Amino acid sequence: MTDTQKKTVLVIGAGSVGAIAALNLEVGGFASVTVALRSNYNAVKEQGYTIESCDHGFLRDFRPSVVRNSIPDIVIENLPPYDYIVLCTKSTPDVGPTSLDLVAPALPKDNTHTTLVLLQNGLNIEKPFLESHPQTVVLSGVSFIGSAEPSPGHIVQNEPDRLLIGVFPHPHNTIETASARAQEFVTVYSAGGKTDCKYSPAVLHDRWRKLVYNACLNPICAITGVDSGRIRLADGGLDGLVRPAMREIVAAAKAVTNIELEKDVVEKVIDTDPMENWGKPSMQQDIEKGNYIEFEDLLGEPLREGKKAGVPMPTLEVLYQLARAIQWRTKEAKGLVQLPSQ
Ligand SMILES: NC(=O)C1=CN([C@@H]2O[C@H](COP(=O)(O)OP(=O)(O)OC[C@H]3O[C@@H](n4cnc5c(N)ncnc54)[C@H](OP(=O)(O)O)[C@@H]3O)[C@@H](O)[C@H]2O)C=CC1
Ligand SMILES: CC(C)(CO)C(=O)C(=O)O
Repeated sequence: MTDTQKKTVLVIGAGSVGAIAALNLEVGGFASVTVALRSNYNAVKEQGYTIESCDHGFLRDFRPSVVRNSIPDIVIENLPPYDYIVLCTKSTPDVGPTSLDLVAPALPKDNTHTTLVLLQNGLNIEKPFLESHPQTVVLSGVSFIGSAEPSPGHIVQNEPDRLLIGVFPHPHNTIETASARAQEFVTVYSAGGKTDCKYSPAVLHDRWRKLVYNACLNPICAITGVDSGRIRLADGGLDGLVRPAMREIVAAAKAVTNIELEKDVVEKVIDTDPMENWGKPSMQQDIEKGNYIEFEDLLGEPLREGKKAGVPMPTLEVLYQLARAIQWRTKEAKGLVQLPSQ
C-alpha cells in the first residue's frame, strides 16, 4: 500500500495503551500514524519507544510516522482532516481539560470525514461529543490490554491487546455508515496480525461488563494500595469489598440498560488474570505516580446511573467518596487547592 492510500490516524496521548495502538496501526501497513505526546515527547522524539510486549516482543526505537508535542490544529496549520482520531488519554473531566477540549483543534464541529475512536475506560464518555459534533461517527474502544509506562517512552505490555470496537448509539449517524467505519478500523488495526481486535455491536454491554472490573478493582486497589492479586488474599478483600462492589455494578447494568451480565461474571472477573501476576489496575498505577485518577468516568458515572435507576450502591458510594478525597489530595499536591489562610 502506498503512503497516499494509507489511512491517516492521529493518536492523542500515546502512553501505555496509545503506544501499543500506534504500533499495531503502523505494523499493519494500512495506516500512517501521528502521535500527539506530552510528558514522553522528548524521550520518544530522541530515542523512539522502547517496547517490551507480550504481543510484539522486544522493540527498540519504534517511531510512529509523525511525533508531535501538541495536538494539531488542522485549521491554523492548514492540515487535511485525519481519517481517524484515537483518543488514548486518561479521562479526568473533574480536573480538565476535558476530552472534548483536547480533541477540538483536530476535529471541527461540522466534521463528517474524521471518525473518532474513544479508546478509554468508563461510561458516558461519548456524550459530550455526540452533543457538540452531531455529524461525527464516534466509536467505542474497550481494551483488555495490560500495559504500563514505567518511565517516559518505555512501554511494558504484559497482557495481550484484546480490543472491542463498536459504535456508540447515536441519534444522527446512520448505523450502516458508522458500523462500516468501525469494521474498517478493525481491519486497519488488525492488519499486522499481532492483536485480537474485533467488531462488537454490543457497545453498552461491553462497557458495563468492563466496569465490573474498572469500577471496582481499580478504586479498591488504588485506595488500599493492594494489587489485584493480593486483594484475593487480603482479609475481607473479596467478601468485604470486591464482591459487593461488583454485584452493585451487575445490578446497575440490569436496572439502567436491561443488560443481564452472565451469571458467574463476578467470579470470572475476579479470576481474569492469574493471581501471581500481582497486576496493578491503571488507577493504582496513577496513584503511585502521583497522577490524577479517572474516578468520575469509571466510578462516578455508573454510580449516578445506578442510583437514578433505584439501585442501592452503598459500597460504590463509599469508594466514590474516598476517590474524591484522594483526587482532592492530588490537586492540593499539584497546587490547585488554596487552603484558607490561618
Ligand atoms: N493501562 C492499561 O493497561 C489499560 C488502560 N485502559 C484505559 O486506557 C486509557 C489510557 O490509559 P493509559 O494508556 O494507561 O494511560 P497513560 O497515562 O499511560 O497514557 C496516557 C497518555 O496521555 C497523555 N496525555 C494526557 N493529556 C495529554 C495532552 N493534553 N496532550 C498529549 N498527551 C496527553 C499522557 O501524558 P502525561 O504523561 O503528560 O500525562 C500519557 O502519555 C484510560 O482510559 C485507561 O483507563 C484500558 C485498558 C487497560
Ligand atoms: C484491567 C485492565 C488492566 C484491562 O484489562 C484495565 O482496564 C485497567 O487497569 O484500567
